[in-house]
Amino acid sequence: MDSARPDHPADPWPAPRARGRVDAVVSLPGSKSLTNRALLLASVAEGPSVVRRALRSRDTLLMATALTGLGSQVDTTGEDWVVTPAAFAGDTDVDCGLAGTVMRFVPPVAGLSTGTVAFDGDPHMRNRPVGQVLTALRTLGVEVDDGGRGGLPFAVRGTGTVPGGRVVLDASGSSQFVSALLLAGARYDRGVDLVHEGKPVPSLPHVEMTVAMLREHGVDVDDGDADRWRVSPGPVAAVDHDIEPDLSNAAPFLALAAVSGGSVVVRGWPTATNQAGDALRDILAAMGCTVDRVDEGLRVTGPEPVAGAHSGLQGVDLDLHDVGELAPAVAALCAVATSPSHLRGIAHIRAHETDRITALATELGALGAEVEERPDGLSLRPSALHGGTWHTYADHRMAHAGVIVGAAVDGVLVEDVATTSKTFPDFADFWSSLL
Ligand SMILES: O=C(O)C1=C[C@@H](OP(=O)(O)O)[C@@H](O)[C@H](O)C1
Ligand SMILES: C=C(OP(=O)(O)O)C(=O)O
Repeated sequence: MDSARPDHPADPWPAPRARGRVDAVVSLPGSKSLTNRALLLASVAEGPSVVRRALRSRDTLLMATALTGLGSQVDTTGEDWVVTPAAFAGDTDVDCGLAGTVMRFVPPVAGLSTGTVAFDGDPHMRNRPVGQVLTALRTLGVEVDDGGRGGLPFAVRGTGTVPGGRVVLDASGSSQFVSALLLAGARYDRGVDLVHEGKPVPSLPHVEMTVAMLREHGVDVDDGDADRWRVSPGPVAAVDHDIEPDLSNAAPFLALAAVSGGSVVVRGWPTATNQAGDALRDILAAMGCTVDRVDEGLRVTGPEPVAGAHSGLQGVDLDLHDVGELAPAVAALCAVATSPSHLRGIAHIRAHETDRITALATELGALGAEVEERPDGLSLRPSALHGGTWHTYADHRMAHAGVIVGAAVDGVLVEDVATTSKTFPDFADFWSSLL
């Protein structure tokens, strides 16, 4: 295949090596998490709205298609997507692909439809947890038929209204269980009074993002008590959203500066945000990078590479419980660092697109990394890495980790780099243009 064609990169794809410092200024596509929340809220709102600079990627097109199937009009032809809500009615199928946001966020609004909504997805999606959401929906008065599986495939049999009320669930597996019920809650007759019981909820910035966006839509949310969220019943105002660049997808680009000793600016980095990727500022600073704001956005300058090592980065000891989606990129950086690292608090990422802890330990180990897999994380020691094939397990962030290692190590071949299309259009082509 022709590696120059963005939609058909060679497979496996020779990851470009950074030879010398990489200096670049990049504009990145919009946030998946913000785009999919904006689309969903627009679909249950009182009137039409615009999602400006929406991310156009597999996950967001799956969300748009799901909402269209329920009855909304979602015009995705331009850069700004126009959503015109309508009462949800009629039977429809929803393809969740490998998008957690589609599998968790759409069933609660499907309960508002007057039809049967059948959900399925990619083969691996059947292993990703959603049972807590389905059980909670039953408690709130929604009929769900999952054949006792507790996961995909399942069907929501909507009656047009949902009683709502109090529900207790264990969201230690994914913050998306909480976000899912909050996003729909205002449209339930009694709203939602949600209590989490169990080990701590991961990825809390994503719940804060949900609460902030609901409030922007005029929804009353009480999050004053730990592990409890109350959404009052009421209308969801139509609001236009400007989608911020995806800061988690900034990780590989900032990593280029970090490993090469160069300087990368990400344009339009917000000064205040709920995106998990904002934590990269502190993480990269802890690894020895200089992080500052410049007129165009956020600039990261990597430390001078150390002779005989893969970079000049320092190892880190980090709890990534709140920002688990950054773990693959951070682990890749730790693998090329000059001192040991410990990444902790991320047991839940075993239920992401793949078991990311095992996948990272396997792939880094295969390239010569001294890596230890632990139940909730990874430990890495500096080692001489070599080339080889990096498997991605249909996981966009495993592909990002592979290209980061490939920027610092000769001969890394990334298998199925096209899996990055989940959240980033034409990633391989864009990446190559910087190296
Ligand atoms: O709500 C969201 O948009 C997300 C929440 C997080 O999920 P988990 O809580 O399952 O980690 C995050 O990792 C995922 O990429 C996106
Ligand atoms: C966990 C992730 O995705 P999802 O929204 O499918 O859960 C991710 O993007 O890292």
